[in-house]
Amino acid sequence: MLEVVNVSRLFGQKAAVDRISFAVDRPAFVGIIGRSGAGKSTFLRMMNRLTEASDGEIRVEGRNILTLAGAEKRQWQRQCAMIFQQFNLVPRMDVCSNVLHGILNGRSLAATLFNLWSEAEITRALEILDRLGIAEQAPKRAEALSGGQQQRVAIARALMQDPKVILADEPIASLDPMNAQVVMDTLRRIHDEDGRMVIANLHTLDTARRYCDRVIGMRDGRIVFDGTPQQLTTGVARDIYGADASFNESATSTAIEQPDRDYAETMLA
Ligand SMILES: Nc1ncnc2c1ncn2[C@@H]1O[C@H](COP(=O)(O)OP(=O)(O)OP(=O)(O)O)[C@@H](O)[C@H]1O
Repeated sequence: MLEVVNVSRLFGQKAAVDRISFAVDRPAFVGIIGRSGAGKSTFLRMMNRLTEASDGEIRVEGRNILTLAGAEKRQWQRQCAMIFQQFNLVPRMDVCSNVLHGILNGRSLAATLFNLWSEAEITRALEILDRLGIAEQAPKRAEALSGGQQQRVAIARALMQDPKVILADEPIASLDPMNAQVVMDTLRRIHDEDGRMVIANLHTLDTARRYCDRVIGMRDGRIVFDGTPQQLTTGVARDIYGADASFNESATSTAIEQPDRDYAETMLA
């Protein structure tokens, strides 16, 4: 379904992504992990053509999506929706309109300028919000919602595009552990129920192990691990993160930490 062949992206002399190759033969839930600057975001942005690749091919069902132009490129961008760490909603706009913005890319200029949505489109947006458990938030301004709710609105906006692939760039990095779990559960459910491929950049190992079918580890623009969550041992993780023997997994965990009682007592005294 997806073949990435020798894909690179240079910024000046520096290769942010350096000749990476991998193939996925079914719409799997793929996690990409690695320390900051490893090239994870650059890869996702090349997938949906927000950033141009310097070299290589990304074939989706046999077609190299890196060479698409004009209407074909826009059509591909509709098929691979993106979700960002900071949600990228329009804060002062209501939730339902934010979701409808998922289909802006495929509409006429007049329809866009005058915010003309058909009844069928509005019904679909509300159905998607209902599916994600946030239908009652539809008339509220996006900025009035919690981070976890805002990220679910962003997922609803992505679903409005009816994408084949969802690209999630650090989708839970701004969320507390409970909201992070709700958002990851939502992405996994969409994958399981709809058969949409998900590729998520993740910064926590436990999340990658728990939700992904396949994990790709990047370091300095290269792929240094490609395997199952079970194969992602502490030793492998240490290698991906370029850490020494003192590497502590909890530093890359979303688990809710027990407060330090002595510290708490000192603060309360
Ligand atoms: N537009 C740009 N211009 C110059 N350098 C860039 C640009 N975008 C990314 N880079 C560089 O490319 C490298 C990879 O960045 P990228 O954001 O893809 O890493 P990442 O693994 O997603 O890290 P993070 O988790 O911090 O976003 C970094 O060294 C970064 O500074």
